[in-house]
Amino acid sequence: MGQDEYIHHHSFSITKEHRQALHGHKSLILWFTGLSGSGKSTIANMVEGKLHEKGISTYILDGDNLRNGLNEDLGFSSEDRKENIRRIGEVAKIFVDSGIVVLATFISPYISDREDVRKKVKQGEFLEIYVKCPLEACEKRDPKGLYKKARIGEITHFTGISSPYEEPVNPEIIIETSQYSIEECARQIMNFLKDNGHLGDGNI
Ligand SMILES: Nc1ncnc2c1ncn2[C@@H]1O[C@H](COP(=O)(O)OS(=O)(=O)O)[C@@H](OP(=O)(O)O)[C@H]1O
Ligand SMILES: Nc1ncnc2c1ncn2[C@@H]1O[C@H](COP(=O)(O)OP(=O)(O)O)[C@@H](O)[C@H]1O
Repeated sequence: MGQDEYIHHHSFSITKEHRQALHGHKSLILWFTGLSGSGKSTIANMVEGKLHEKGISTYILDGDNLRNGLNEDLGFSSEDRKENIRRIGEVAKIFVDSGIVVLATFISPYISDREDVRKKVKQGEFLEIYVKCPLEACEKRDPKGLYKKARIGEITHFTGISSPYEEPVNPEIIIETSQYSIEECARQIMNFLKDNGHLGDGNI
């Protein structure tokens, strides 16, 4: 802190564009946001498989996984969630710079935190994917038994129960996981990427 004047940005010779050319496609952030159990990890997993098959370099940043390492010091207060998303945003930006398509799966319940990530990269490099599913359906799925624990107060500040979720206002993609199969939801995302030329001509 207070050391900014001693820190100088260094420009290296190999740029993002060089790396993208090597990979043969553009890089971007696919940001999956939604309630716990809405299907973020499941859909991202299938989309990553489809991209990988097409020779696209990918990486998944997942809430549960990163909370075991990089973000192990953070809890679920609004301040900690903000810091969680800020750090992930910085990591995701590094992936974009490295020429990779990064799929980030975080509840990321606050509009302002998601918009702060969007601002870190160039226009078109951040696609917000709203993994939409009614709370009742997520709670019925309850794949990790967390809703049950939240209802009896064993887990506090639980998103949708005792902590807010702010729906995206104008996301690039909305997928309704209570309406369509996992396969269909993944296909909708792939079609969007293709139709909008997000990975460059001819890649998918
Ligand atoms: N209080 C509370 N609220 C919400 N979620 C909780 C909580 N406690 C633990 N978990 C588990 O943590 C996963 C969410 O972590 P995220 O990093 O995605 O959360 S956030 O973006 O910072 O809001 C979330 O994973 P997903 O179910 O995959 O969304 C839960 O498994
Ligand atoms: N169309 C669908 N899309 C995604 N998940 C679905 C769908 N239909 C049922 N599911 C189930 O819902 C659960 C979603 O869990 P998960 O992917 O871990 O959600 P999240 O990462 O948002 O917490 C999984 O058990 C998955 O099999």
